[in-house]
Amino acid sequence: MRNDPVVQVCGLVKRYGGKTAVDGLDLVARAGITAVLGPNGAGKTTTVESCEGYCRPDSGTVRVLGLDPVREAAALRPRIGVMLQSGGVYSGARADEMLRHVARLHAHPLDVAALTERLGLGSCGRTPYRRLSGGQQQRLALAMAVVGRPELVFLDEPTAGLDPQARRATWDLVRDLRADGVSVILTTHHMDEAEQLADDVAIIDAGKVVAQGSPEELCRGGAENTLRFSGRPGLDVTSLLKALPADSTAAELTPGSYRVGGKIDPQLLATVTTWCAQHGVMPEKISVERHTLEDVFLELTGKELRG
Ligand SMILES: Nc1ncnc2c1ncn2[C@@H]1O[C@H](COP(=O)(O)OP(=O)(O)OP(=O)(O)O)[C@@H](O)[C@H]1O
Repeated sequence: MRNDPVVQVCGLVKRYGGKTAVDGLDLVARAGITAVLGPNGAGKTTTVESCEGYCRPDSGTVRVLGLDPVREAAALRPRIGVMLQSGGVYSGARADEMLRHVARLHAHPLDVAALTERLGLGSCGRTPYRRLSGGQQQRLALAMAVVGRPELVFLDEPTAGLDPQARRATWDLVRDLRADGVSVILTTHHMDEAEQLADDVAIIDAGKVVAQGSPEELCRGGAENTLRFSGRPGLDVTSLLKALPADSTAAELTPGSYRVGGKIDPQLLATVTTWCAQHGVMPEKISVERHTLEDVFLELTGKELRG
């Protein structure tokens, strides 16, 4: 599945007045599901809108399915599906009408009735868009993005504000798209969503990609891990620390419960158990905790709030 890039962004720059929204961003997305993460204002939407052809870059190149999204929009549009964060729908139109209208614009659309049922929109087909709940509007936007059987779908925060059931239904639909050979680029603030769905994750901060890889690669690479074990209370952690590599930490968190921080590899595990053996300690409940995507995200993008 992971062959030619479906999206190739090179040196993308976009400024709004004095504000640089995207600052020389490079991104390659291949077939499958790519999640784009980043703090508020990092430049995700601007990047995705540049790929959709809705935003004209100040400099840099963007290719989507090998095409320039602005200059070759007519050729690209029928091949992609777009779910915007909001807007793009006439507020008086009924959900059903909207979806059928979009379906008619495509040569081989999905079955509209089956899709509405699947996304829990069956009961509100006759409801005008403005009267739909936020979650229903969100699901209708998703349905409109996928009804034309695109080769590539852009989903901007597809599960923002959805209840857990609708979130699961959305995840299942995204997985099915992937199984049908459709590529998906999605932005999200939900780390679990990226971990659950994405083959590849790109983390954007201040208009640049600061890390990219599979969720496993990102959680493995660079981030420190934690080793925990239990033993008798009051062990000499200063002595343990002396046996460990220089950048490690060691602490007794609660009586008899110990945590070693740093680069946890087989050698470090052996050092800890050897130290325990030398001190007549039987370490129990030894566990190594990998960092989550959220830990990695916060390490890379900082913990302060963004505007
Ligand atoms: N049309 C615009 N006019 C002026 N500034 C804009 C415009 N669109 C985006 N910006 C600014 O560019 C920066 C990047 O915005 P963008 O919407 O791409 O970020 P984002 O990562 O999608 O954020 P969020 O997670 O909050 O949706 C922000 O500082 C935003 O205020």
